[in-house]
Amino acid sequence: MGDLLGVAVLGAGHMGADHIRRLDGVVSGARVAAVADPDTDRAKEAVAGLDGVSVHTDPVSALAAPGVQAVLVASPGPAHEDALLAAFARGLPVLCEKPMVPDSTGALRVVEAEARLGRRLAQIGFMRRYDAEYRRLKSLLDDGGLGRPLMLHCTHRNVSSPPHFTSAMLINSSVSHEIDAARWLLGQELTAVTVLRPASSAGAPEGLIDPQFVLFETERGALVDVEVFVNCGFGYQVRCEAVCERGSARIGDEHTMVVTARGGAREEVAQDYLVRFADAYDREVQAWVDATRQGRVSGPSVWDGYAASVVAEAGVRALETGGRTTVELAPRPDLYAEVSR
Ligand SMILES: NC(=O)c1ccc[n+]([C@@H]2O[C@H](COP(=O)([O-])OP(=O)(O)OC[C@H]3O[C@@H](n4cnc5c(N)ncnc54)[C@H](O)[C@@H]3O)[C@@H](O)[C@H]2O)c1
Ligand SMILES: O[C@H]1[C@H](O)[C@@H](O)[C@H](O)[C@@H](O)[C@H]1O
Repeated sequence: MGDLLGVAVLGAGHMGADHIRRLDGVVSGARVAAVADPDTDRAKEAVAGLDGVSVHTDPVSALAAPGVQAVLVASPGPAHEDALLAAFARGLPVLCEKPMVPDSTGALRVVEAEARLGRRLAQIGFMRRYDAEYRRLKSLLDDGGLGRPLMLHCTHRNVSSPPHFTSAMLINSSVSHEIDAARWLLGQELTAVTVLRPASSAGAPEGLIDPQFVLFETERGALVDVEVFVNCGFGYQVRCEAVCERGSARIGDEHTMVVTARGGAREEVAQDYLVRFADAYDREVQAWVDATRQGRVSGPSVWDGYAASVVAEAGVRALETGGRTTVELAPRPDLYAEVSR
């Protein structure tokens, strides 16, 4: 146990429990040392059968628990700022689920706190950067053979949304992934956003604006459109097509088992992000553990998390006003490269 990175997991819900399973049984080099969740039963259930894990209701006491050397934050977005600042205060490396901090003022406080430390401590959980298909698309675009990317057409569908989901969360929780992926794939900041509202689906909960059609502009004139539909009822579908000057490339078409029977063929469609992005989460957490054990920090940065929050906030304003909303980022501290790779 001594050589393994001791991780405190904050939040033992859907994502936290899956990360606990992953740290314990999938990735190498780490172990769960502590877990914190105000819901003690949930925390205990998530670590049932694991040895040497202390269970806490208070995240700060989990960070101070024996054997804790790093932190994985999987509590709801509004709790992330306190968790990140508490980890920074103890010099603990962090992997923080998206959205880093949903409100941009809080996100900027996290940027400033890490910049004051003068070294990176946090990796943000934009796991699509670790997905094999997204990585192939990124290499193709970087290679330049198709010419300059002009547009990205993105689809982001969930079978259903959790009960607490709001119209703003379609943008600041769901589309936060496309915001990060677009910045990363194109190597450009997003500069303006417009949100259109098709008639809401009868399958969406009362009052939820679902689906939405989000259009981003970038600093060098590309356009990124996103259909986000979180109560589509039929599958977890994430697609992205890059249209370039000399060709196009599309990822996310289902490549899965095709079952033929009774004169027809049926292709399975993932129902959940834990299935569609299983490999990406595994690679993301393994990369974090490896880098942390080597004293490095890699992957999406706190600046990427901040930029995503500012763009998403502009998107929520655009949804509310119906107008085109521009994005204003604070000056970027020297600690951060433009859009981290
Ligand atoms: N990367 C992805 O694809 C992905 C997928 C799902 C969720 N997420 C993110 O993971 C985070 C958690 O989402 P979820 O779906 O697991 O939510 P969830 O509601 O299932 O679980 C959250 C848990 O955190 C606990 N909690 C609340 N406040 C806390 C605090 N201050 N400290 C510690 N625990 C606290 C809750 O009791 C709950 O058990 C969110 O930021 C979400 O956006 C990311
Ligand atoms: O928190 C989840 C998660 O980030 C998923 O990857 C996304 O598809 C959902 O829309 C979002 O609600």
